[in-house]
Amino acid sequence: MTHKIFIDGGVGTTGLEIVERLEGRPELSVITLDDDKRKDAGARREALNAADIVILCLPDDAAREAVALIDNGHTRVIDASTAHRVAAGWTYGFAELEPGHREKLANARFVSNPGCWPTGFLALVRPLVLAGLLPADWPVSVSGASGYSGGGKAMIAEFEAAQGAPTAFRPYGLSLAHKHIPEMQRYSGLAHAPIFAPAVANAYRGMIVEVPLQLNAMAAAPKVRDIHAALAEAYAGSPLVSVASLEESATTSQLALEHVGATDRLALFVFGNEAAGQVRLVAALDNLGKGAAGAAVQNLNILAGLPETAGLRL
Ligand SMILES: NC(=O)C1=CN([C@@H]2O[C@H](COP(=O)(O)OP(=O)(O)OC[C@H]3O[C@@H](n4cnc5c(N)ncnc54)[C@H](OP(=O)(O)O)[C@@H]3O)[C@@H](O)[C@H]2O)C=CC1
Ligand SMILES: CC(=O)N[C@@H](CCC(=O)OP(=O)(O)O)C(=O)O
Repeated sequence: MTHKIFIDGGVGTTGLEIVERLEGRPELSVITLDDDKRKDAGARREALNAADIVILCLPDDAAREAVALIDNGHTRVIDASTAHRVAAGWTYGFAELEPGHREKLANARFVSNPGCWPTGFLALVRPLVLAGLLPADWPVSVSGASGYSGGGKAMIAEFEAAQGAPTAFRPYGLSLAHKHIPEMQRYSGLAHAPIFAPAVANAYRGMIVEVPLQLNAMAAAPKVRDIHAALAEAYAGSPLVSVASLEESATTSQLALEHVGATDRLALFVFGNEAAGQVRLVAALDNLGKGAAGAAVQNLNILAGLPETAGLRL
């Protein structure tokens, strides 16, 4: 069976990365629109309704519009935007979220692809909440740095303007109301929204997401090795998510933004000091890989019943 796929926004930053991952796959037939038709509502409506699965790589408003243009009962949707990440009727597209979630995704019609920051955050935090090692009412914060392609074409143009890059490193989200916070709180199961302190760096792609925890301030005072064991167990056998051994973390003195390169992998680390009772949980990923296009193609594979990592960059 051939699955008909339409990528709305297919020439944007995320869309192009998805197109690359779908090339050379005879089990998929990709519907494309000519450049003069790609923003034409009539042409989009036709393509959206002709597809078995559509992937939306659009700004939030255009993603909502695309969903409204679907007037049949069968086209399935993977939305890469923020528009539907905590919306009723949508399934969060993070297969690794918790046991059984992949099966829910496989049967879903409307799937919201996670934000790049929440991908790293949830991978680190959700298993610890589930295991009871991180109290659900714990005040959690998350920080890190992303490549500027995370901001799409507009930010790429800003950083690559002829007069030179605007900055080496720029903290943002300073209103403490970043659009990723609702999905971080909802799917982690935390009672309080995390304090989120993101930054953008003068590099095209790659990201580091970090969650520091004061273990010795918690009533149960979990050990660094308990935290590591819970994460290692959660991702045992995962094709995309790895957890570095404590030995590897102990000999790692620095970690680059580019750690996983342009792949769809998500690498997790537990840097800890047992005597101090402190850990720095770190996720390294590509904002355009597992943070966007890689996750969208993984979700497409799950929805279509195809091998989960087909087309992905391992
Ligand atoms: N970049 C990243 O790392 C990540 C991005 N995302 C999300 O993915 C989505 C796409 O982001 P990204 O690829 O970075 O953004 P870009 O700005 O690079 O691309 C968006 C694309 O959508 C097109 N577009 C805008 N409005 C319409 C419309 N009404 N109809 C058809 N096409 C339209 C744009 O065309 P034109 O250029 O002509 O305006 C452009 O090609 C966003 O919601 C973003 O938040 C999610 C995770 C990570
Ligand atoms: C560097 C940068 O600006 N990154 C984007 C996140 C990119 C992403 O995950 O996309 P969504 O917008 O679809 O959630 C930001 O923080 O808004």
